[in-house]
Amino acid sequence: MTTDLSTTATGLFEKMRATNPLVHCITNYVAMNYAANVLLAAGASPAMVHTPEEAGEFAAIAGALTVNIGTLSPHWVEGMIAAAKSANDAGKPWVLDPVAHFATTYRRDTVARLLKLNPTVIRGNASEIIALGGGQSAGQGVDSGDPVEQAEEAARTLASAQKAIVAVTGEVDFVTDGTRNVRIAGGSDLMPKITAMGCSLTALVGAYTAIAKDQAFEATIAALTNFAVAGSIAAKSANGPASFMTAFVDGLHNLDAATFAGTARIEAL
Ligand SMILES: Nc1ncnc2c1ncn2[C@@H]1O[C@H](COP(=O)(O)OP(=O)(O)O)[C@@H](O)[C@H]1O
Ligand SMILES: Cc1ncsc1CCOP(=O)(O)O
Ligand SMILES: [Mg+2]
Repeated sequence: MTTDLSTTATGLFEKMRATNPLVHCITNYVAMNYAANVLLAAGASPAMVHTPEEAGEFAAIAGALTVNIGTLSPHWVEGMIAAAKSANDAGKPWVLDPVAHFATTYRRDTVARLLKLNPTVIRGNASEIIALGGGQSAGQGVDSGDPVEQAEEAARTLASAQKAIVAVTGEVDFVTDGTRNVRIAGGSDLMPKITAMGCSLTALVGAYTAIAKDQAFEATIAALTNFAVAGSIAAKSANGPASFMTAFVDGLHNLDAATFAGTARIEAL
């Protein structure tokens, strides 16, 4: 554990819970319910708002925006673009989750349009980040087929090119701004067995960036650590993926700063 990073992450954990930030989530049909419950349990206030008629207006009100392309369609993409533009105009951070962006031309084109709108943070699994860097990933759909270490170089390159924070998640997470690099260990091997875990994490990254606008790197580390700590705790009582889902939400809700600080496994590289 790197003490400074752990202390900062714990401070941001306390601030996020005390602030209850409003997070504008444009996420997929699969994730909407679980992601909203995860944010509530963690101490944030989620709002799922995707239609272009209101997404732009709402992004200006919320503390942060998160955009996930999991189940996209033209009307939704219009809403994502309007929301990202509005977040930029209002000076609000926004987080991109490029779910399976390599799988189809429509997804690739949509992610290219969204990347032009300068996301503050890009959070994906290893296959998604490798493919964003132009590499050949083993992923086929929404689940990763690659280890995180294999995505680290692509993540650094992407972070520098986009001037964004890039988070690669998996067994041990990796966060980079192109210069600074951090690994976060913990969590549980049950986490990839539950759909929408990554999407929910993206929403929580939004919550942390909302309360630390000028510290997106530290905010991203704090969000990933929050998940790793709650995941480690949930794994102790879970019997499998279904009971893990509820134990994880309870773990987020019941977490205190001392346990967060004592369980965090953050390593600066
Ligand atoms: N094998 C694992 N061990 C511990 N934590 C994991 C493991 N795989 C994924 N996670 C955690 O699950 C969460 C979602 O990550 P991931 O599965 O990579 O996203 P996605 O669902 O988008 O593919 C992250 O908090 C990550 O650290
Ligand atoms: C199964 C599925 N299909 C389209 S989006 C989605 C959810 C993906 O969730 P996650 O990326 O968090 O595993
Ligand atoms: Mg995902």
